[in-house]
Amino acid sequence: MLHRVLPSERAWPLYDTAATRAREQAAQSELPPHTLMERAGLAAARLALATAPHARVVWVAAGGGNNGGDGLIVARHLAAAGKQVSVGLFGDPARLPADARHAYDTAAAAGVRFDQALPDDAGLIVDALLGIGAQQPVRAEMARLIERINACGVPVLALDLPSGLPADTGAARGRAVVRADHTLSLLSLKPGLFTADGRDHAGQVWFDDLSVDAAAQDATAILAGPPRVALRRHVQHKGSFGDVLVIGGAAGMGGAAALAARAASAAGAGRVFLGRLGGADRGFDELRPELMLRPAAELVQPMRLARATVVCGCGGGQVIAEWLPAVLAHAMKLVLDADALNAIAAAPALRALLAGRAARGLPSVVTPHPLEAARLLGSSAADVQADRLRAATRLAQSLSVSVLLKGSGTVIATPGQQPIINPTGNARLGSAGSGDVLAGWLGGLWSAHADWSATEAAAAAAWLHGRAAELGDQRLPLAASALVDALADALR
Ligand SMILES: NC(=O)C1=CN([C@@H]2O[C@H](COP(=O)(O)OP(=O)(O)OC[C@H]3O[C@@H](n4cnc5c(N)ncnc54)[C@H](O)[C@@H]3O)[C@@H](O)[C@H]2O)[C@@H](O)CC1
Ligand SMILES: Nc1ncnc2c1ncn2[C@@H]1O[C@H](COP(=O)(O)OP(=O)(O)O)[C@@H](O)[C@H]1O
Ligand SMILES: [K+]
Repeated sequence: MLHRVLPSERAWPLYDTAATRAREQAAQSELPPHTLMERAGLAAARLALATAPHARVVWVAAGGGNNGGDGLIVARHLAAAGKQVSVGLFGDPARLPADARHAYDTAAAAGVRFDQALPDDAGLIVDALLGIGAQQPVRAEMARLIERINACGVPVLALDLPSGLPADTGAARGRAVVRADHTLSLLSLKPGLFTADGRDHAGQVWFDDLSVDAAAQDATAILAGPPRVALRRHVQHKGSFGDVLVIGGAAGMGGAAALAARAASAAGAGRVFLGRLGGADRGFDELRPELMLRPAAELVQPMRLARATVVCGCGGGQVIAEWLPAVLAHAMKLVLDADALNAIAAAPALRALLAGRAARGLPSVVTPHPLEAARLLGSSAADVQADRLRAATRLAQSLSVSVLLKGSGTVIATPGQQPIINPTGNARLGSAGSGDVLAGWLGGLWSAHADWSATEAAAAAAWLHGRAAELGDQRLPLAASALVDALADALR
């Protein structure tokens, strides 16, 4: 059955190349020969007709593997539906794998035309060059072909993956990768469609399971769905939704902590205290007078920390390092962002304190962007981006915390659990302060939902934060302060 995957309405299991191949083999062994590929080709032909109904001339770019086989079946169906179809076969017919060879024979027998030239009047290109078989950067000749497809301006429907996109990581890293308008993922959804460069290359993502049931426990990762945000019960009161303490905002960076505090309040924390490091605070926030401004020293007290969800580090500067030992030792639930992460990366003693929290039953979430994650991992931002799932998972294990690795396709990893990829959000969030809002928002949600684990809180926060950016005028950037208001809309 065909599903539209985005905008996100439910969770989906994701399978990397190895897990997909295992499922494919299991299914193949129970089905008559060529069945899966026939199902794949038919599903793709139907989607082509639905998404490009007016395209008269269709060019199928087919590679020399089974992805090309899918394309050959699409060509046969579209020709039968009255389209003017030609197939550019970029592979030796004599060396096609068995399923693709069968697809070639049936397409040829049905009179499908073969021509490597892209027709001038093509109204649709079906990209069937490479699927999960492309583990290396594509060879030069195919790279040129991909560049031509990307430059020609004709709508592209990619089969299984945009050709050249690494299925497991979505990291294009300068590779030639097809930029599709639509991608139909077959048999399984692959993580690479949803993180790193995946979103920009996949376009609208569709999924057909080819009528093969999935075992979610075998999944490589989970694509998050909307969180279950409970309605408040009548007997609940501000004490039920907990205290959030926001510690950050060194001199000149007070806004970062204020954004976090406002977001924590918007997320539903019972009370939010803002302890700025940049000076003694006793006033109030004119925009959110419900926030309580206190000198940080008043908040960073063992008894207070032990009863609160603490959001620490937004605009913290170097001075945050002085406050971290107490925060790490006592905070009941802890969200660490920005300069708190940089301080921990630079100080093994702080790192040990953080890593020791789990054994004391104190949950923590760290919310690094790729460079902050790299500092904690002792690697580079490019290395983190090359395999975001792996980087987040490694960091979670090494610190015994939940990691929320920011960026397109935010990854949430917790030791011993399947990693989660967040499908919401877009580059409207690429503006200063949206990370501070996320940290505060996460703290506020986690405080208000006493029964949520760190993973649940992080996944819910990322999903809603991204959804907020999907609401409203998509041409306009979203300023962090406007994001706080948009988050309340996303909750509805
Ligand atoms: N066998 C089946 O029944 C099914 C197969 N499916 C399709 O089969 C695909 C996997 O097929 P394959 O395993 O044959 O792999 P692919 O077709 O994805 O890739 C293999 C082909 O790409 C070429 N190639 C590999 N690396 C390259 C590189 N770096 N530069 C240039 N060319 C390169 C190989 O020479 C070979 O021709 C899936 O992605 C999916 O589209 C689906 O239809 C599901 C069912
Ligand atoms: N292109 C994008 N797609 C999805 N989310 C994005 C994109 N750009 C930024 N974001 C999100 O915006 C936030 C930015 O956080 P961060 O990098 O810490 O910024 P800052 O420090 O300015 O607050 C993160 O939640 C990140 O995932
Ligand atoms: K493809």
